Amino acid sequence: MNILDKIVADKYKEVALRRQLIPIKQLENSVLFERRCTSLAAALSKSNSGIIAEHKRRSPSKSTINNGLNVQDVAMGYQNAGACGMSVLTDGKYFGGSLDDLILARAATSFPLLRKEFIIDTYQILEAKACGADVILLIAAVLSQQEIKNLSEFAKSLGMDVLLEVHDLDELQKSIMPSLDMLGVNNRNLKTFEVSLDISKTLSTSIPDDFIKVSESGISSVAAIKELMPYGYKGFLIGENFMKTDNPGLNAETFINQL
Ligand SMILES: O=C(O)c1ccccc1NCC(=O)[C@H](O)[C@H](O)COP(=O)(O)O
Repeated sequence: MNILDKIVADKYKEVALRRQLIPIKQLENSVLFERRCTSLAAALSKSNSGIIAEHKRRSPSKSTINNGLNVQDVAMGYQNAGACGMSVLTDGKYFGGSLDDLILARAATSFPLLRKEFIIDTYQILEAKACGADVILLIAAVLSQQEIKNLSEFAKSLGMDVLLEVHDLDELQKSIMPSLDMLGVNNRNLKTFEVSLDISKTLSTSIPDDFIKVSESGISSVAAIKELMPYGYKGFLIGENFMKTDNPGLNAETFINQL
């Protein structure tokens, strides 16, 4: 079993448990559930820099990145830096995140928040909305075409944006559908952890122009972004490069000012 299979197997068990602990009605009654979402796709299409800055304490590929930060300081730092939005990893076991991180980030900011999760069930989309997220991530590698359709249409019915992530042409071809706003190309192979920006470059020509293109993972320099922009990318998801410093917001600001 590769790491992605393990994460997803754990996720099915986790979601079944969470469903029993917190009923859907309780999620729908949350104050944040009524909040109108802010579109990340719209923010990216207007931006010159397109940075989506991530809160990421640890990861399967890098182990601990930074455990010593306050998520609200990070969120405010990213917003003040001029990032288009923030990605908040909510998986606990593999990334050290939680839905509390999302709620705290929401309380501190008004810019678009992405729930970065391994979403396999509509319940997680209701959780995302109830905790202040504007956007969900769907990963094509772990979902069938029908699941992508059902989950993305459900998110759209709640007024949320959908970022669909692919890593190869087969995943891209099965995923193209009108209920997606953004197509993300993950430069990291989530099964082997190999990273290459060439994945974004190669797949760019197969992504229809109706979608905002986002390049994800392994981006550690302004030069890398300048290299990807001519391929039509409007969004750049960066985690470790910002989070490995004492002040991710300041790091993001310096980065964005060079774009
Ligand atoms: O980051 C990992 O090691 C990882 C492993 C398995 C599944 C997902 C993983 N990461 C999630 C992400 O997509 C990244 O956190 C995100 O794109 C930012 O990447 P980076 O800038 O390289 O931190």
